[in-house]
Amino acid sequence: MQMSADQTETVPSGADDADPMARLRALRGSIDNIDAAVIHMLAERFRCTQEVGRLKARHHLPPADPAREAEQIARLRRLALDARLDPDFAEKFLAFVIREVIRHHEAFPRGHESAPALAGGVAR
Ligand SMILES: C=C(O[C@@H]1C=C(C(=O)O)C=C[C@H]1O)C(=O)O
Repeated sequence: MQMSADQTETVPSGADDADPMARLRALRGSIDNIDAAVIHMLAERFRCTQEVGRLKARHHLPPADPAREAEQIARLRRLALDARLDPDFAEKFLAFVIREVIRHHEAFPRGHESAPALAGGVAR
């Protein structure tokens, strides 16, 4: 699977050959920043989906919405293509996240106010 062959220029290049270890450190610094951003964004997403789960449980709506998911997959695949990211990878990643969200939604007591103690694996 092609992952991110076109995404290697996140840090200005130039000194690669002169000081490869400095270049490696710089790239890894960017990778760490990106990983932190991904974690914060996922936490924010799970806060939203927990709210959706609460709403669905209160109003007896089904935990999963396959039509909505199909729209999201199509949109993410388009975004991935534009960003030169493998759309299959984008789809698998979204499916993985959504599966976890639905698992949480199924755990909500139906027609009840209270939420489970954990949201997206994050203590609240
Ligand atoms: C969050 C929702 O519940 C589920 C989870 C989704 C998601 O994580 O994006 C999308 C659709 C639903 O299967 C929703 O219906 O919007």
